[in-house]
Amino acid sequence: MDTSHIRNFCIIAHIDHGKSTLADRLLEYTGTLSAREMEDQILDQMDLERERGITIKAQAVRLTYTAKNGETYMLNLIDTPGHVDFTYEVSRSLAACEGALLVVDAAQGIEAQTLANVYLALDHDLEIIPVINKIDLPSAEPEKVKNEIEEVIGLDTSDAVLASAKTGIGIEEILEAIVKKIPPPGGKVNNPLQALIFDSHFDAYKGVIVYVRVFEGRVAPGMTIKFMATDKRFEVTEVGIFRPYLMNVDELEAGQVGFVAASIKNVKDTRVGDTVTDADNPTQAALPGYRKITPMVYCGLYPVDSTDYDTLRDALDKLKLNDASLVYEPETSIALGFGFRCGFLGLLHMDVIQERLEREYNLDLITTAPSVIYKVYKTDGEVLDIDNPARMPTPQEIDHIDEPYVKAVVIVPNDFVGAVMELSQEKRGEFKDMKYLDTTRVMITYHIPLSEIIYDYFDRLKSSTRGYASLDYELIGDFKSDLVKLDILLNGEPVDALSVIVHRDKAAFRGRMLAEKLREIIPRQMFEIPIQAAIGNKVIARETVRAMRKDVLAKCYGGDITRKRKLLEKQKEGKKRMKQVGSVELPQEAFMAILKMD
Ligand SMILES: Nc1nc2c(ncn2[C@@H]2O[C@H](COP(=O)(O)OP(=O)(O)OP(=O)(O)O)[C@@H](O)[C@H]2O)c(=O)[nH]1
Repeated sequence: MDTSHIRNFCIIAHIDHGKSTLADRLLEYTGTLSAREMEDQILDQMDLERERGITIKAQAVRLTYTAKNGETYMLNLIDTPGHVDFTYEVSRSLAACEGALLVVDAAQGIEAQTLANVYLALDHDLEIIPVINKIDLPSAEPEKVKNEIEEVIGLDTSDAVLASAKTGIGIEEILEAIVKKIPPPGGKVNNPLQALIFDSHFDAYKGVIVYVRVFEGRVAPGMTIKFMATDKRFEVTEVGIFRPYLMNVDELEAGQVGFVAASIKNVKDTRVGDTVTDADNPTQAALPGYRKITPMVYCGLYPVDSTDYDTLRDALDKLKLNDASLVYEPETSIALGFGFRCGFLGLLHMDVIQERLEREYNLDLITTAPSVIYKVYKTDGEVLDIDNPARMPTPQEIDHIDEPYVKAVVIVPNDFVGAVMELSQEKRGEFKDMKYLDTTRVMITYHIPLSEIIYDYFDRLKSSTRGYASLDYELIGDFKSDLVKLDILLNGEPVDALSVIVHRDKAAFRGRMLAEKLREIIPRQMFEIPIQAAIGNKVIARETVRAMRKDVLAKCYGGDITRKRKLLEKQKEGKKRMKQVGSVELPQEAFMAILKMD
């Protein structure tokens, strides 16, 4: 097919503005899937994604559309992840397209991720088609939202499509706009192969399936391809397209989107953003924008039952097959024994991996509080990357510490400006900018330490704005901070897995809160447990868990056997996530207590 009949596009939207629903409607309208095949939200394939209603992995699908001009077009829809953890993946998906549908909820208007995504799309020079979705809602205000898009983003909305992905209004209009406005891809079939990897997944039979957008040349089975960032070579076994199920084709040519399989064993060799070329006739230069993804958040994962260590390692190995951004290495904790230090792109990524380990591999895990990477400059000139508070050098050895900061953009109704500012100041934020989107909503920009964001910024932002605030953030670099390590001692013994790094000004407060919280969380045991919070040798807070007096069954008066059994069950359930640390039994919540304060 000549490229004048190809359109490559993606949908960008804030979470819940209707991206998946719209994708479904486009699939349905173009007959890509029959009604019977049509499962709800086919583009979000993983169960977890579906449950949480968020898109994690980019997916792609080819639609065939016969336009009003009588011509048939091949439309490649590349889905983008809708969460701030996956910005880099979003940017690679955008780089594979010539255009984007900008979906904005007609009742909500522009939100933080709308802006973040639209700026990414503009960076890639994409043609943007504004789609005002959910116009079926009684609270829809399409004209107001159009104005917002013009004022804030500076896009012309005179021919924005008014749509309802739910009822099907505007779907044909969207398809026509894609054909008319989005430019066809360039590129020549005779040039050396140059293809962008925008995603990949591991298949037990075929090896890694690499999702590519071909920019120049062609790729077909039998060719030897080379990945430019890793310099790895493989012989292509299959190429194909997404309908949305994988369907083999003879070759993929310049302008097209599809998959390549080449008996690749490890997703690490097929990095998102890398360029694929012909090993025998390589392209001169890789496509721009490749970046190695590095984790932002680390935590310790320990099996509750130490005999599960090997199972945990195998499970991590398996998850890693499909997720090149997950990193881990063995770690030992005096308190928790043998486990792994794992790095994630962000908190959502961390949650998803933990949940998959527990659900799919049936593991009971203790996870320690997440930490960012601190750059520790020692007095002897050495610079350390510390992702685990327990490994922090002693105060005497430290010259200074840098911590990662983000630029956080919050969009809220006027009434909540005060609440957002108060919270952001408390989180050590530096005010940068405030801009009115219209008469009722404001965009506020702060620079905030990433560690404060991962503590509980988002939860507290949501609760202090009754759910109205939206947040997006991006890393801006490492800056000097006055940080100290806060240790927790139980029964006079420091518990390494409970150590946290905090700002000096907040250390006393956080120490007291943490000790108090732990007193509430740690169940009474047969003996008294003193809890101390300390900085270096200085104890700054002390609490005590008093010894247990009553037997749980005492309440039952020996009578009702079912009730007794229930209580015992409940007690067993509660025990499941307990870890014996020295002589004290600690529940999972204890390790996360730092996140649940203030
Ligand atoms: N009334 C109405 N509801 C809609 C419309 N489009 C989507 N929704 C609803 O809005 C909610 C979110 O839609 P999704 O399609 O899951 O949103 P999304 O943008 O894909 O969300 P992520 O996958 O998390 O990025 C769902 O409950 C949809 O049923 C619409 O046109 N009208």
